[in-house]
Amino acid sequence: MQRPIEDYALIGDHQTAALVARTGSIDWLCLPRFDSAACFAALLGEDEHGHWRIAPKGADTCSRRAYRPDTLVLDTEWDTPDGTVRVTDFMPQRDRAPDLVRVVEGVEGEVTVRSTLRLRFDYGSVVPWMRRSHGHRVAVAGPDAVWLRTEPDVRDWGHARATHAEFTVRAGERVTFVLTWHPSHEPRPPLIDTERALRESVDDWRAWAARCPYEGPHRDAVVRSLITLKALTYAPTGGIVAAPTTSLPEEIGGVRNWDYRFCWLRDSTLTLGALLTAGYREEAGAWRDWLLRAVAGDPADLQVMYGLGGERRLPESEAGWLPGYADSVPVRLGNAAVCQHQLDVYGEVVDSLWLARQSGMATRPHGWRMQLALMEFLRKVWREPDEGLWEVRGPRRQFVHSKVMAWVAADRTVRTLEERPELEGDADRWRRLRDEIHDEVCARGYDADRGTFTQSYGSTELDAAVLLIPRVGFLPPDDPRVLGTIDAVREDLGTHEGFVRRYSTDGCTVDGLPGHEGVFLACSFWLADALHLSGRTKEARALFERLLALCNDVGLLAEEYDAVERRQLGNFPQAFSHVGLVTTAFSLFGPDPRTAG
Ligand SMILES: OC[C@H]1O[C@H](O[C@H]2O[C@H](CO)[C@@H](O)[C@H](O)[C@H]2O)[C@H](O)[C@@H](O)[C@@H]1O
Repeated sequence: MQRPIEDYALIGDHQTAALVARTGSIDWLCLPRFDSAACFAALLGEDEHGHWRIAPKGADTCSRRAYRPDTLVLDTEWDTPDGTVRVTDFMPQRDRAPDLVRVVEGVEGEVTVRSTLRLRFDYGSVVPWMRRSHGHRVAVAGPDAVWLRTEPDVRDWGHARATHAEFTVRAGERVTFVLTWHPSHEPRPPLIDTERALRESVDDWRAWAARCPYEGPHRDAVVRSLITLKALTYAPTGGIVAAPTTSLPEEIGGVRNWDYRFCWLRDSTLTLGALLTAGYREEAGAWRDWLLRAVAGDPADLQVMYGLGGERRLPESEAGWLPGYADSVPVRLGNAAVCQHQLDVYGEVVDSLWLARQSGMATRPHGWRMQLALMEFLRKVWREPDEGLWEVRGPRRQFVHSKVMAWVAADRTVRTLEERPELEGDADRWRRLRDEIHDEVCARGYDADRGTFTQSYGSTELDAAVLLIPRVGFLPPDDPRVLGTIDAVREDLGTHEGFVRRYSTDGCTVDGLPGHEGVFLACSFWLADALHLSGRTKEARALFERLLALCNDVGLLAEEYDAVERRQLGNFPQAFSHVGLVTTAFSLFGPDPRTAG
């Protein structure tokens, strides 16, 4: 029986991440990168698929847990009849190898603690060979080697294909476990000093969080979201994963299960916008450079997503041996949406390059030439149907949001040329394209009878993505067509709490998938933005606060929310949702460093 998705907390080292449950069990960890095979995959199956639990003997869920303020260091505590014990989980900034550190500390009384480590390489399918070496446990299978050491030594034994340890801790006593991965053909990396690593992790995160200029209400939630976005950034390249998990379902027991451990241009450009809004220019710069490397080449070959290093092949397969989260199958590895045609991506890429320039980042000459090449390509293809930002697996359509984002690409190109006359390019040419797209969207994407923009040309279906129309500047927020769209989307796709689905799955086949899904959290933040922009700030704030209440006990959000069962759904934690939280908080309450001073 799986734990609710919101039971998990995230720890990570800027190259991969682990999910820790309220039971003290780490049920998800891919090593050495976010997109590597998992060595703990109980999240998508049973304990037998790999996990590592440390908790007081006989205890279940913890009594309380929290991140140390402004860090990604997690403290989980249990009160037991014999006393109180704390487990501190973190992954130090990586030097040569990934380390997972778990410090068990007696807080009060004397408590017996159990550790059960079940390593299963290749997503729960490979049981490694365990041996002892120099007082440590070593697990090897094929390319992977993992070392487990304990300071001080504790009694441990192997049983039922797991490594168990049992010991007692009194107040002030500590037992530290370190799990280190390395390629099995290489020697074991040097041991880390765990006390120092803990101090440095806390200091580094706090120094990073202190740079956030936000001083409005709900600061903790904003900083937690920024820390989460930073934790989803792959430090060696600057690429940002959409989420660290695969196949957490959008419908419990359903097929809407996808692998998010890749860098979507859409999700990443929105993340870049949020980081810039919050003043994190270094991260935004690293991502801008990742982007320019990833999209380099023929504009016709632009993909909607890439691997962490810019890899292009992400073939989708099914991990048939994994039973899935709460029986939600298939578990997918890789993502077939990589081959889709999604026109909005051009708008997002050009918009993020524009935002980077606006924030004072130097224009890379090859970056501008690449933008012009992308624009030439977009000019040829913008009238084509596509799979849109929701990556539908049904037939291609003339999605309104895709066309609006094509307009954004033309608009930002025009504005750049107006502001920077020294740059090469014919502003009139892009002005003409901008006007042509605008006219077509207003003529074919707007239903005058209902007073709303629609999902695709001529359709009666609605789509929450068109809530972005005022935010991207396609129409002013007080335009009657925008006001009508806000009301129609709320009416058609909203719940009584005011959250919205991205589109309807009731008896329609637009996404080509069976079943339904929850409310889409990013879209619900977009609704709050649209309400605020159109002057309905009180309603926007109330909605924002209801959305904040959906965060789990440590401030994390999945992609979706089941408003009936009141539980989170989909991959977790999801960058899209946290981007929404940060962007809306800044627009409602915060300073915007791009315009300040
Ligand atoms: O709904 C079907 C599609 O769902 C996934 O895409 C969603 O996640 C992406 C990453 O966050 C996001 O960019 C996109 O807008 C979302 O619709 C999945 O990755 C697709 O393969 C799937 O077709």
